[in-house]
Amino acid sequence: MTEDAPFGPESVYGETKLMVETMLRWLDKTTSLKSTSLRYFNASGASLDNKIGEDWRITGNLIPLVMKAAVGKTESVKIFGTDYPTPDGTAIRDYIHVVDLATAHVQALESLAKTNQSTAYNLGTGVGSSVKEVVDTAKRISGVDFKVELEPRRAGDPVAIWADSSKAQSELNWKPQYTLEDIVRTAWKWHSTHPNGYTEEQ
Ligand SMILES: O=c1ccn([C@@H]2O[C@H](COP(=O)(O)OP(=O)(O)O[C@H]3O[C@H](CO)[C@@H](O)[C@H](O)[C@H]3O)[C@@H](O)[C@H]2O)c(=O)[nH]1
Repeated sequence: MTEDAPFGPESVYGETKLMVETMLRWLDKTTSLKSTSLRYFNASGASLDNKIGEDWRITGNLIPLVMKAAVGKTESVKIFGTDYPTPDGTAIRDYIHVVDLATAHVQALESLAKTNQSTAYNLGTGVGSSVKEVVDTAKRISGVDFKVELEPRRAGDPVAIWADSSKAQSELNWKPQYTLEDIVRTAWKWHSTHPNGYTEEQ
């Protein structure tokens, strides 16, 4: 997916992101405020120093849910949809490590300071991974064979999305460094050392 793909939000959250971009475009047109919109694909993973991770009381996102199952905080992981037209039947997403996203922010700010031009960038790795691949990677890295339940498709879920981030790569000189393996490895390290999230440290 490139930056100029047609907009078609499929959730309230997606609609709010589009509204913000629309407001930024108006501000660009009618004021001197310039902006860069960074369009994250599936932000995931934990910081490399193991200090910052995903501590959600409630989440619908796959990677923290898989981690909760691997540490034994939940009984199982549900796979939503096994009949998609993909190689293994499960949906495909572009998981991008939070450290790669952080780097992109710095480079985008530096670039905006130089160009003073509003723009938008897709931030993804360009590599799609299926739900099953995420689950299998988490089982292998954690060494825990947690229970998996096969469920019907989740309403509003697209079959496959991954980023074409060549614009960010060429204009910001940004290149994602981390793979799904790194994402799961850092997430597992954080979750296995913080099974109760940040609670113990507060
Ligand atoms: O328990 C789960 C949770 C998710 N999935 C699947 O895993 C994939 C990834 O799901 P998720 O982590 O929820 O991400 P997306 O659905 O791709 O949602 C992304 O994009 C949405 C719309 O912008 C945002 O709301 C989310 O925060 C953002 O992570 C999807 O195919 C889901 O159907 C499962 O099979 N089981």
